[in-house]
Amino acid sequence: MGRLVVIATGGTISSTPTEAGLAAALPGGTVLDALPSPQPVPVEVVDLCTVDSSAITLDQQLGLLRQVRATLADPQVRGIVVTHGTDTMEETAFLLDLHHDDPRPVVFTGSQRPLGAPGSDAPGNLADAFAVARQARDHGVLIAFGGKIHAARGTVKHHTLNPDAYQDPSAAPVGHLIGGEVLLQAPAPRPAALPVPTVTEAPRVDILTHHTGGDAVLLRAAVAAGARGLVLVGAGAGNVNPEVVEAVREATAAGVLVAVTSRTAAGPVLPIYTSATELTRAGAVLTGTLRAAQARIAVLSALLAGQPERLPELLDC
Ligand SMILES: NC(=O)C[C@H](N)C(=O)O
Repeated sequence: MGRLVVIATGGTISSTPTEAGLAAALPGGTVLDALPSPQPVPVEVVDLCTVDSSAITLDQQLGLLRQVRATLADPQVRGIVVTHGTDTMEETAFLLDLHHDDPRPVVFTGSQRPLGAPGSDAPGNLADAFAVARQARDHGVLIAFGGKIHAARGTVKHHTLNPDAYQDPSAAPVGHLIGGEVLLQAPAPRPAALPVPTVTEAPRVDILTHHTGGDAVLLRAAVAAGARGLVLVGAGAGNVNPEVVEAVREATAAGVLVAVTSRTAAGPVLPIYTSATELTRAGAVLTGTLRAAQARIAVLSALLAGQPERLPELLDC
């Protein structure tokens, strides 16, 4: 039968009101009291942290990764549910996905409205995440939210308040939940898992957005501040002006790993115009359909693993 393990990290699903607004406060066990019906399998709860996800640190994310690995070392565990704030869920879920090499699922969920608030999406999302954690196999890390099941890769939070908070702007969800029934498509291809990092010092990886009239001042400042990786958010299919291309050439020559994504919501980044072509000639890597926050996680993970040469495959498998 196996058991499910819930790892709680905070977010709105664990938040209570304060005079300054919502703040993460509730332990995982209290969050689970919101489950609409008892689970058919035993459930164990691990409280890892209780933070708004805008404040989660790389240390906490790597702590979660290690906790997941340790939990899955027990063959009696059938799947894992991670409760997490929605704001940066796509980053933590993708970080775990890049390191996940187990057929059993890790299913992220959370809520847009706090527990107990009228019309809270917490009970439904929790029940859905548990159903997916019991049944999915070989899908890597998933996000169960708003009645949909998303692969971690490619998924972004696309609405600040709507309970249907996530989508891959360039692809369909990997599954749906209809009346608690899990309907999943075949797993999408994923790159071979990265080794779990052992380094203690995190490499600096910055995100820079291009705009009309933009220059290379911030890009050069990031390199001067010690950035070992950069994500350049270009216009359209990944375009920037010649001044920025030149600064990218200098950065890659100095050993900085540069990925190019787009500030446009959906679609691939491609060398259609001279600008994106020149960026690739300058040593930058195009991100396919991954957007900035997840592209940064791919750059960071490649650096943490000491495998920068795997970046193209991690971005666009
Ligand atoms: N809905 C949420 O969970 C938002 C919250 N600020 C968080 O990301 O922790």
